[in-house]
Amino acid sequence: MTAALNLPIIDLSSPDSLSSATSIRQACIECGFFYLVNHGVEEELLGHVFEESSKLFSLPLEDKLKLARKQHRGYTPLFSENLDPTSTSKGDSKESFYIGPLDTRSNLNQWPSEDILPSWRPTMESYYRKVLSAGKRLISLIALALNLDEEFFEKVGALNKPTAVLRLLHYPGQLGSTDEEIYGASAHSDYGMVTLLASNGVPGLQVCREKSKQPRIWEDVLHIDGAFIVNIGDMLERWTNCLFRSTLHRVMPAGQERYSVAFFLDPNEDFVVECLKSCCSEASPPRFPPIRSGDYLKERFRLTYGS
Ligand SMILES: O=C(O)CCC(=O)C(=O)O
Ligand SMILES: [Fe+2]
Repeated sequence: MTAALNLPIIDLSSPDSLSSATSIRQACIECGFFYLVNHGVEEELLGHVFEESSKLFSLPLEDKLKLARKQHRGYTPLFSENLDPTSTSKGDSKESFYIGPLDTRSNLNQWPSEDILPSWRPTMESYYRKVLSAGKRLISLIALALNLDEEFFEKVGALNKPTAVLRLLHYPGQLGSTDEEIYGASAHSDYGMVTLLASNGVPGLQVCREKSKQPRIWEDVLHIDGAFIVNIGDMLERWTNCLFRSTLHRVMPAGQERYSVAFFLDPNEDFVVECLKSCCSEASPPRFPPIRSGDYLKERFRLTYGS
């Protein structure tokens, strides 16, 4: 049996920012995962996101493929991704849909036809804006947690035009019989800064706190109604000189249909990520050279998708 992980719960609306920052610091040093409550994204809106998501994934495959992923926006079919290059599985048993920044200048997003799904786009846009605003507030607490000015990431311009991506995920309940080990999402760590994850409550998410120890020990991350599960990505791990941890996680099939929605909040493409002053010293010099955020992410996607 897998044990459940006891993660701290951070209240985004708490007036005591310093105490929240202290809890975030501890959570990010120890595990890289925590729950976030009172984040300002209404449960009703989240309910609509899952309804609309389910409508999209229920469309015939040929309709979904008309929106196939281009420039990291749109639909990815079942088994098209294998997040764990060491695994021999035929790919992850999930389909997904990516929505990138909503600004009209780039205009790369793909939307299902209004005739078929009239409420889809307004629902996703509204969710995107709300979770982005929660994410920015969270990042100011993360700055405090790193002994930086609350507005540090804003002031250095890291989030002027954030590369924020909403990813709808659908894990089918029934997989059919197979001898192969099938994952919903195989073991990986997220690439960027922070991820805010919500699900429809069907279990499956697991975390491995010690990625270098064998055999790997996996612990369940339980669902809490109304809470986001937040985790640190590899770019923030690098930015903090490995003070904050980007932790390995995966989704195991639970025999029930699982829907989730991940919001990946990353800096502007042009922002150069280099070791934060508060995270290095003579005794602990920077472990990584500076890198443009866009270049870092592009390389990670190339390794996952080949493009
Ligand atoms: O669906 C989930 O619960 C997790 C998804 C995930 O880890 C990811 O998309 O990076
Ligand atoms: Fe992930």
